[in-house]
Amino acid sequence: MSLHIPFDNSYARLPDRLFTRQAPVPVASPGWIALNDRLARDLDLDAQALRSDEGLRVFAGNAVPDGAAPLAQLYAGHQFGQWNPQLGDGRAILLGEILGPDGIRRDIALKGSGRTPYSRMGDGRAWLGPVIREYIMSEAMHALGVPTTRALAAVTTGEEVIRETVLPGAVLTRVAQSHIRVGTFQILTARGDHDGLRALADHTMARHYPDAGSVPEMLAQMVARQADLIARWMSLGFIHGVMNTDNCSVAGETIDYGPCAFMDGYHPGRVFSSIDAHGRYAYGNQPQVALWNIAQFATALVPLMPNQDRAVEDFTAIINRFADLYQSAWLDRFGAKIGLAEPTPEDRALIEALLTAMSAAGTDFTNGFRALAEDAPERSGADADWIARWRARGPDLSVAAAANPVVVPRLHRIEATITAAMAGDLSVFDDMLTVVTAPFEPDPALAKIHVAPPAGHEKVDKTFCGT
Ligand SMILES: Nc1ncnc2c1ncn2[C@@H]1O[C@H](COP(=O)(O)OP(=O)(O)OP(=O)(O)O)[C@@H](O)[C@H]1O
Repeated sequence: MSLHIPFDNSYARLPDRLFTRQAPVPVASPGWIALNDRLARDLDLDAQALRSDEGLRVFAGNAVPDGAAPLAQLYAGHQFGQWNPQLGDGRAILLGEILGPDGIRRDIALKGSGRTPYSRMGDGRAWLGPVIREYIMSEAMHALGVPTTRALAAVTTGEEVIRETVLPGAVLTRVAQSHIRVGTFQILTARGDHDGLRALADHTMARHYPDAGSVPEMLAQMVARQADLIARWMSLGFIHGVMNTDNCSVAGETIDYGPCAFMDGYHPGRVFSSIDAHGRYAYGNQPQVALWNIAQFATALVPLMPNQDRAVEDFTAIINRFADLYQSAWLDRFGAKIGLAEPTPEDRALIEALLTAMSAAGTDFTNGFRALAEDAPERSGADADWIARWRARGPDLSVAAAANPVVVPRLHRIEATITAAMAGDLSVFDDMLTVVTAPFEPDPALAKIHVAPPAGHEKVDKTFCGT
């Protein structure tokens, strides 16, 4: 093969009960949706070679590149709080890992690439809609400065996928610092596989927490990463929607863009996911859920410690730091959003008063905060008293401009993009991607339709795991 990807597959060297070797299942007739040239270049991959017919076959799962060690990873997880003792990649294949020029090791994985031993009743496939959604959402999140998995490529399969209706199939190529989830640890602990657990912990520390040196320190650093990550989500009005422990990356990246959404009108109780009946993963619950997931991670790590009673005590103290770390990250993020580079604890009340006003007025989250950067605070839903207090605090509008994007990928625009793609028109996708990957300074002509909140008939109130 002329297409060269310099794989170095460390996960495939772990005990083989952590995965099943499995090649992607070929598809009928691959076609391009997108190749992420910029990401390819950042990873030191030859974008031109990837854009070839050979690249298309690789991204469709019809060819396995030299050096790949394709496998499906095993994991378990708590889904909506309920323990599921075995999940695993039911429609994903890790092709292998590469070391980037930045020294960071990354997975290259296909999603929607056919059945695996962990597919249960599923067909192992994805349809075009969720592939487009994950591509746009994850690339936008990256551009917004949020740690996230990335999209390297998306292709159609030329095959039909049966959901509630017949839909076109697609495969996403996802790049992640790893696909190690809290659930990857949980399954080994639940099975009493302490050797496997030790091997996974050593691998994870070497890969994601190289300066940790010990399991408690890894946990402490994981707590800090999650606190920062969730504060970033909150500051953008992002609702993940399915924060199960199998969707919680130990590396601290946002992973699984199934039912996620950026809020239009602000409300702390906002839920989009059609299956989140009780609002477990509502916007305002995300910090508590992250903490809950971290507690499951800590529980899974306990068998690694020589004195388990002591470990529970130590781990509890470590986990309890989350609240302060999160509050401080939240204050930094939201302080910046109102133009304060160095917010003080007293500024919290000012921010909260604004959020209360925004919630009462149903202000669009993105546009309401952006209005501050544009010195039009009245458009945020704030009253004259708040505006006077804010001005008296001396906000720096350039700080607010750097913290408040002009555009985020709004659900109704993603829906429009999917509808156009289904009709064979990818220009809407290309334009949307251009806009949301320059979220602070988008092309004004292209951005126009992305800035406007949905008109009544365009409103999308629910998301579906979609698969
Ligand atoms: N169509 C499908 N066929 C087989 N397995 C599936 C299918 N859809 C989902 N699954 C499996 O169901 C579980 C839960 O799905 P979930 O939507 O959280 O994951 P996902 O979106 O497929 O993958 P990821 O979390 O890697 O983004 C996972 O184990 C997933 O592999």
